[in-house]
Amino acid sequence: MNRDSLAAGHRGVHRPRPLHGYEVRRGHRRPQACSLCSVTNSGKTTLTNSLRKALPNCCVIHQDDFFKAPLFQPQDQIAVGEDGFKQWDALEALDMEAMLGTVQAWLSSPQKFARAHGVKLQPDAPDTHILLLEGFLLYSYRPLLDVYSRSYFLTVPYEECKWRRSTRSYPVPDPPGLFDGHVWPMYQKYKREMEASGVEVAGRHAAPRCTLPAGPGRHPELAAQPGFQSQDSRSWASSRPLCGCVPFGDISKECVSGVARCWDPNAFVTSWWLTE
Ligand SMILES: Nc1ncnc2c1ncn2[C@@H]1O[C@H](COP(=O)(O)OP(=O)(O)O)[C@@H](O)[C@H]1O
Ligand SMILES: NC(=O)c1ccc[n+]([C@@H]2O[C@H](COP(=O)(O)O)[C@@H](O)[C@H]2O)c1
Repeated sequence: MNRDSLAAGHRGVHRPRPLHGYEVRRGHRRPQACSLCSVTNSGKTTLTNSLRKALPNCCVIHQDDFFKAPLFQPQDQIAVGEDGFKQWDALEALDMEAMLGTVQAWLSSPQKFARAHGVKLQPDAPDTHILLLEGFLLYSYRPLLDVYSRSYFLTVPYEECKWRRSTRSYPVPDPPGLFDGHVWPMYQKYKREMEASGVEVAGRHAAPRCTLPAGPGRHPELAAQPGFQSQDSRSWASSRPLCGCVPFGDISKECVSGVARCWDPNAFVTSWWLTE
């Protein structure tokens, strides 16, 4: 997504067209695999579900489905690391070969894949096929990098992420201290590697200058926790692009509310097509 075109749309210069903006791109027939990658609990699944409904002939692959830990089975294959935690947030926790195989199945026949996964093909867009890949480690597995037509990296501030994570249930519950001891450090490690390897992500634009509420924002309860540190929100507020990340929603709105609540799936979809 082109951050400028989103912002311009809000100012009315290039007003984002509603979904019929898709018509603009009608001649475009190449299957598109689009990757949405971001830290845990940043809203990937929520956004993907909106996009899936809005886009024609759209299939979705969730990276979470490839954890080496079959659902409802007591045994998993996740090792304990030096940080003392099971390494759920390491690439090795995921069967990436199986994920690649699934992506290749879509690439070899998007129609067949769609039918097999119950995606109803739209008669008015018979040759348009879109795959959304969503996950927290999509840019750390090289064989997939060539597959993406467009890549997005979304960010969310540390305290918001930690708060959302604390309200989330996974098939394996988080042990105490997992977020600060494993989840967030691993996110930072992979993000640094992504930045160093020069993965191309869309939206290399600085957000408008703004300030987030000081300290823990709307989550003062977090500040009371031992070891709490406000981390990402400072770089967020300094309007420095984090490795060309797409800021999470309309940053000015976020500054007012102090929380990322403003993804506009229509603007996202439209700008995708318009900037293609
Ligand atoms: N734009 C948003 N603003 C505020 N909360 C959101 C937003 N998108 C998602 N959430 C909330 O964040 C939590 C995680 O969302 P989810 O889509 O499951 O994230 P992810 O797939 O990145 O882990 C959920 O409680 C969801 O309701
Ligand atoms: N789905 C599972 O079986 C499972 C189990 C334990 C942890 N997790 C967590 O899932 C997270 C990634 O998924 P989300 O980006 O959807 O939050 C990782 O941070 C990992 O710690 C998932």
